[in-house]
Amino acid sequence: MITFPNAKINLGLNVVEKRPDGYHNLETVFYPINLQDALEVNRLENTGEPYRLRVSGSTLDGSPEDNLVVKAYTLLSDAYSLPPVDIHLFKHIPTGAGLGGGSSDCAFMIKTLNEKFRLGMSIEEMEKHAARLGADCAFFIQNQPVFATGTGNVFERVSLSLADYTLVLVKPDISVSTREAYGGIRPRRPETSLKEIIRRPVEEWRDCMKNDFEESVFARHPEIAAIKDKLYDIGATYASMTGSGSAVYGLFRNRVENVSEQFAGCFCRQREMI
Ligand SMILES: C[C@](O)(CO)[C@H](O)COP(=O)(O)OP(=O)(O)OC[C@H]1O[C@@H](n2ccc(N)nc2=O)[C@H](O)[C@@H]1O
Ligand SMILES: Nc1ncnc2c1ncn2[C@@H]1O[C@H](COP(=O)(O)OP(=O)(O)OP(=O)(O)O)[C@@H](O)[C@H]1O
Repeated sequence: MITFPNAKINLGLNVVEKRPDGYHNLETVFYPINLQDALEVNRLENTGEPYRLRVSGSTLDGSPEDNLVVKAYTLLSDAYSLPPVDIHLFKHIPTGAGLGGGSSDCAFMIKTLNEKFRLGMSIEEMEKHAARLGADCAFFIQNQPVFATGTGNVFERVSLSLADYTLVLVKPDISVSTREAYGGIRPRRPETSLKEIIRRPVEEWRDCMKNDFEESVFARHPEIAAIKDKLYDIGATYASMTGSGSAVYGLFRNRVENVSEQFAGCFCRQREMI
């Protein structure tokens, strides 16, 4: 069975407070985008191993046990009797980008195992398992635009469509550690809730919709700030870093000419919004 785990962007991100467990409560809107990995899962016959993982496309650090698709398999193996599986992951979504690529792979692995081996899990059960493996994972179970609170695991559907927009996504060759990015933030509640801002026209977002990670990440990496400025220079209606970076996106009313040349040296993609 093959699925195509997609990336997300954050529309606004307010880090609201630090929790006693060291994590942070936030407010953000998660929005799925058209940039995908591919994940194939088949039964593994006659090898005696519980799983085999092959990764192609871009390379990933760490051993197979560190991969979130294997972590998802191992977690579900504790609760259900699963046969050995042969996993092939084609990585296309850049990591350390704030695009949630690993989290999406993880959630799609849970959905695949549920369907393929008829585990009978409800959406809520799958979200609960996913949330144990990473703050961003649960969103990808339903994969619909949501206003998220808690650590990013409490969802409220938002009726928002950006389907009229073109997305330009730019990821410089810089990886930002999510843990470090949270360390650089002084949490505070925003004056105007993102839930209200998201209802305003996209043209107004530039003046009021913020990603709290930008201040400290831009101070450390001015190259990332320069990408955002350039996206506005070439006509973006709204531009922002996504998650804890380092990818930056622009929403445009029209397609942009020669976009790869404008951001030479960066991973750069242009896509219609979903
Ligand atoms: C920045 C976001 O992408 C926004 O969507 C997410 O909050 C990050 O989610 P993620 O990459 O799935 O994060 P995890 O792998 O669960 O956590 C990495 C590290 O980030 C910090 N972390 C993460 C999420 C959160 N709500 N508060 C935190 O303080 C913790 O130090 C944690 O050890
Ligand atoms: N299947 C996977 N794909 C990508 N990274 C993975 C995967 N499994 C484990 N990881 C590890 O997780 C780390 C973060 O990957 P991921 O792509 O989710 O982060 P990100 O782009 O910062 O997204 P976000 O912070 O929004 O979740 C990487 O350093 C990588 O080593």
